[in-house]
Amino acid sequence: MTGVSNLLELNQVSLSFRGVKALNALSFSVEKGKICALIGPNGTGKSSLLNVISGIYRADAGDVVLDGTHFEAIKPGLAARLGIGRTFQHNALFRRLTVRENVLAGLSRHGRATFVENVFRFGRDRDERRSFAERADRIIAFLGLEKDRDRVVSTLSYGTQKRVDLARALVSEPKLLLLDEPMAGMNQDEKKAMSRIISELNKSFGTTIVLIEHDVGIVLGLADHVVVLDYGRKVADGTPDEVRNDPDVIAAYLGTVH
Ligand SMILES: Nc1ncnc2c1ncn2[C@@H]1O[C@H](COP(=O)(O)OP(=O)(O)OP(=O)(O)O)[C@@H](O)[C@H]1O
Repeated sequence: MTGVSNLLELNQVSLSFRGVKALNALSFSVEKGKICALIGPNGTGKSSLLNVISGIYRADAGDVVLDGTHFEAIKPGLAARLGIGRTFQHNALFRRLTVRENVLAGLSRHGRATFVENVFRFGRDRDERRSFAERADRIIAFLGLEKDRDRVVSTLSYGTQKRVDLARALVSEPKLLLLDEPMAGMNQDEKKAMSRIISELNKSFGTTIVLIEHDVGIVLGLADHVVVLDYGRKVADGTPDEVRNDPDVIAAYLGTVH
């Protein structure tokens, strides 16, 4: 039976690409309001898993339970309406649009007006446009992007673009936020700043977060719960302390990281 405290459950989820098992009967759950980190070597199925949860891939077997409702397959539009937001490993921003226009684009699946009407501020629903614009500005302020609000995204630093991508995902007020390597390519200071932002948004909005990150030191300091994958299978699943001290994880993955 589904525990009410779990926002997300994966039951025996499998996914293959031409015979390669990207996910192999994977099961774990994520409690409401918690930060869960997925770690594991390259090519172990972490991004594929986020793609299954957000409806980009359809699992070959198993199911996803979101807030007590079972899904064999979720389509991306439905995922957005169900309150699943996500960022991508290589951000999915409109490089020629401004920060604000990109953040507004994050609301395109959530209103009556079309994406173009929202971004370019014309069309049928003036009240909706006003409330979306206010939401976008609140998130822009929360992420410290006010001074860049009207700048074109391609002119911004990589770290700032990552924050814009996060703002675009956050503006729809998702209950589950999937972050695919939000700190990739950042230096240690930028990673610490992004880690603080993620922790703060989790506390301020109560958003449940599943994130992929390779920097184990950052992950163990940020997450409430860590799932370790290897070749599409779960190797370990527990609190940072449990995972840090798991002999299988130390042998297979963590090595001498402290
Ligand atoms: N669209 C696809 N077509 C074919 N094979 C794929 C596809 N997506 C993923 N794979 C394969 O599935 C396996 C898991 O890949 P995935 O990208 O999910 O791993 P990952 O843990 O996210 O890796 P990384 O840390 O490098 O991003 C790999 O063998 C990969 O080559």
